[in-house]
Amino acid sequence: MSATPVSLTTGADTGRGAPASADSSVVRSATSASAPALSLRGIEVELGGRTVLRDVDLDVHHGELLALVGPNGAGKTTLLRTAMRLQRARRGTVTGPTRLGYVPQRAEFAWDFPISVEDVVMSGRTGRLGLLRRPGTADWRVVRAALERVDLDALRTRTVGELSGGQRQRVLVARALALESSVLLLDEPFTGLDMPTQDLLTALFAELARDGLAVVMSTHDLVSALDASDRVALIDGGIAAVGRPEELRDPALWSRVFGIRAGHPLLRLLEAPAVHPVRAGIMPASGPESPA
Ligand SMILES: Nc1ncnc2c1ncn2[C@@H]1O[C@H](COP(=O)(O)OP(=O)(O)OP(=O)(O)O)[C@@H](O)[C@H]1O
Repeated sequence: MSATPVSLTTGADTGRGAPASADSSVVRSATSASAPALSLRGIEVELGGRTVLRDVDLDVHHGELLALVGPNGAGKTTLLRTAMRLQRARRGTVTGPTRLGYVPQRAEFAWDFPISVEDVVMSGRTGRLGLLRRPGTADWRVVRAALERVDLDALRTRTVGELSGGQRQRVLVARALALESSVLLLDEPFTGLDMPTQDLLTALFAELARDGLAVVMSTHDLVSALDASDRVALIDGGIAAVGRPEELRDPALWSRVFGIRAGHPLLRLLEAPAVHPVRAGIMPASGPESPA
């Protein structure tokens, strides 16, 4: 998939970092000499006999929030799974920690299982503990810190089935944080959540990035992606473009990736980025988050 002019999918794909190699030609924002937290090079993935990702070159840096956006089936989840080495790539390399914090789509978790919030968060340490070692004081300290980080400490003894959608999402974030990885991957964290809850989570993800984590989230929420992310990658079976939100305002690019027609509300939003789409009446506000 060929990249647009704003796309820097080589070693220069550095929203915050310096070029990864001497032949990288462009640095576009605040620089840091540190190596990327996660680096994908030349990734090609085949599923069911079909190439679903090709030519993926992407660096993610400590301290940045990167959003992956793209239509259904574009390959966002596959890209996250490949970064975690859960999905084998036919070609290419993944460089970064072997254990990555991962927040799956909320629907993938068995919320009916009678287990407490803190035990779910502790289950995030299994990768460090192994299946057999019992958690010790230090492990529980990490779990408490993760719960405090997502502001759920007061609910730690509750059964997860009692929680609202937004609280459940924060449990999954705490579980991922409990692994103490430098990389946090989030798969569509906003699905089914109302606007205030989305805003709260978006702020949390941005804060976690400010804490130094490399945070990658796939999302269909283009507003959050453009509003809160340091960089956005448009995915369409590869990386169609990646850059800071203000570098990705070309309507033709979004038309091509999302297949939307001229005059679509999204394109109007891109032309008037300061206008909040709900307040402008472009997108409906959803109702209050339903209690569990
Ligand atoms: N196990 C599988 N076997 C065959 N094809 C698959 C498999 N899993 C995913 N695919 C295909 O790979 C492509 C990429 O899927 P993926 O789930 O990564 O997309 P996505 O961008 O995350 O989509 P969505 O936004 O709908 O979650 C799709 O065409 C999908 O049908």
